[in-house]
Amino acid sequence: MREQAAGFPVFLDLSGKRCTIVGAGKVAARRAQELLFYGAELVVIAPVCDPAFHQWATEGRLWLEERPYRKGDIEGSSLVVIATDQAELNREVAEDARASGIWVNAAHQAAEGDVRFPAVVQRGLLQLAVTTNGASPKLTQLISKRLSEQYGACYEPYVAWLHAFRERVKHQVQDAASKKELLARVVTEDILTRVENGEWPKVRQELEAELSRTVSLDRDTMEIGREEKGRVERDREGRGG
Ligand SMILES: C[C@@]1(CC(=O)O)c2cc3[nH]c(cc4nc(cc5[nH]c(cc(n2)[C@H]1CCC(=O)O)[C@@](C)(CC(=O)O)[C@@H]5CCC(=O)O)C(CC(=O)O)=C4CCC(=O)O)c(CCC(=O)O)c3CC(=O)O
Ligand SMILES: NC(=O)C1=CN([C@@H]2O[C@H](COP(=O)(O)OP(=O)(O)OC[C@H]3O[C@@H](n4cnc5c(N)ncnc54)[C@H](O)[C@@H]3O)[C@@H](O)[C@H]2O)C=CC1
Repeated sequence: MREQAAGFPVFLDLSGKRCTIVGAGKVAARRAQELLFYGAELVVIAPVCDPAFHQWATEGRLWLEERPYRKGDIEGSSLVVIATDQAELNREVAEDARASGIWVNAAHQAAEGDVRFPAVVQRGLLQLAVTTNGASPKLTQLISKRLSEQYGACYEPYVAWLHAFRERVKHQVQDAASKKELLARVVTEDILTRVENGEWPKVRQELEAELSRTVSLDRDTMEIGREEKGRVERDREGRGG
């Protein structure tokens, strides 16, 4: 048998996608929080539910079915998360999902699923995701903690600004070489060090003064857009920073 393969990393847009979690214990609650954060349309099926699920269901954030799993429950889902404590059932759900061509995450055994959940450091548009593909979730946790210290909340406004700046450059600058030069000017080792030292507001002023001769950088359109702002606020709520 071949060893557990490392996965192909992707970042999925889950908004409006139906995801189903079978099981509603502690692990399921962690999975649910993640999936809700990323905008999934969530269905949860389990006879016994962690109190958090009742609250989310009351708030209309997910659909809760308080009963055992039945065949057919997962039809129409893009992703199925298996998080029950019943080994036989876990296998059955995985088989059902496979037969229907649905992606599976198996909380009980990495190799039984085809999607692994990483640990994520979320800094607005910057995401750092870590996994060991089941080798050691504890190592994943430790590395993720280190990354969250190195790449702090100071990155959020910087990356949001980079996004707005890049959009402006793409629209206003035609010459490919100038475009590349401008985009490289705002991402340097020196800038990163200063951002990490909390100097982003000052760096931003300096960059805008320097670059406004080439690109029109009016303040309104350089502010982060409403959608991104919403996401950043959710980040703060969901992840404490
Ligand atoms: C395969 C995977 C599921 C998947 O595919 O999604 C999986 C599987 C299992 N985890 C187990 C145990 C633990 N998991 C954690 C923590 C996390 N586990 C997470 C992901 C994953 N865990 C996926 C692979 C990720 C990878 O390898 O990188 C994280 C990253 C994300 C999250 O869960 O939200 C989150 C850290 C996030 C953070 O804190 O930031 C801790 C630490 C702790 O709780 O202190 C322990 C106890 C210590 C230990 O066992 O190492 C067990 C044994 C269960 C049993 O004994 O019954 C299994 C089953 C198996 O062995 O496969
Ligand atoms: N990925 C990870 O980080 C970790 C994974 N695990 C694994 O995750 C699994 C779940 O662990 P916990 O959440 O702690 O368990 P738990 O005991 O808190 O919850 C089990 C859930 O399964 C549900 N369930 C039982 N029979 C069912 C049925 N017929 N249909 C639908 N749901 C049913 C229960 O109602 C309950 O909601 C275990 O297999 C465990 O080995 C455990 C720790 C960490």
